[in-house]
Amino acid sequence: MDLTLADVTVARGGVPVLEGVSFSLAPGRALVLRGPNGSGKTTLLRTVAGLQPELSGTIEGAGERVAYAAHADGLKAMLSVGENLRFWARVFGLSEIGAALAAFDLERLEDRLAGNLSAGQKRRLGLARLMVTGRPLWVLDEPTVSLDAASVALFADAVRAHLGQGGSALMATHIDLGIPEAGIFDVTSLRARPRAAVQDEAFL
Ligand SMILES: Nc1ncnc2c1ncn2[C@@H]1O[C@H](COP(=O)(O)OP(=O)(O)OP(=O)(O)O)[C@@H](O)[C@H]1O
Repeated sequence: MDLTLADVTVARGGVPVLEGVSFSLAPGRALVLRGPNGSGKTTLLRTVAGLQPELSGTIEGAGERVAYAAHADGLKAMLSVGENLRFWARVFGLSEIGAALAAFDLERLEDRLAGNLSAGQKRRLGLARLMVTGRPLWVLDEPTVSLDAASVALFADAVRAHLGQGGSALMATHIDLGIPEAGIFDVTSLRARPRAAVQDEAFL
């Protein structure tokens, strides 16, 4: 099933940020959002992930198909790496975490408390979590922040494997992941024009 956005407007605090967003993302493909800081990439990803409603337009093929990963990764600090993954696997009706541990080089850290991980290790755990959801559409906000070059390569491999299994990925990232299947969607020209009246309302 494709993810399809048709003429979508997304907003923060009631203020339109992007207007007229239309694209399709097919199984096996990745799409990278580009645009300057503050242009609305995070807002668009959160909307596709169902964390906030679109102002107008239609989004199809998202909902229960989405696994979302962003800055606030919701890891449980008092659980170990393995316990975190098993917890999330159970939430999604799965049990196998071995592949996720291996893909993000977390095997040696399996028994460490998530709260004691470095920033990059936390990010690897947050990304490994995607693999235990079994969900086909990965929605990723700056997934490579805090990752060293080796971990970026692991992440790119995991995305490629996911695409190879018929999954898809929509992500905002400023770096080139070297994924030939990835298209680019630049949001710059879709930035909503400031509307003074609406903006005033949003800050009341
Ligand atoms: N709670 C909020 N209320 C009103 N405006 C907000 C709120 N949160 C963010 N914004 C504004 O919405 C706009 C879009 O922000 P967003 O985080 O989607 O951009 P981005 O493209 O992801 O940026 P970056 O590349 O810096 O991560 C920005 O101008 C931001 O200041």
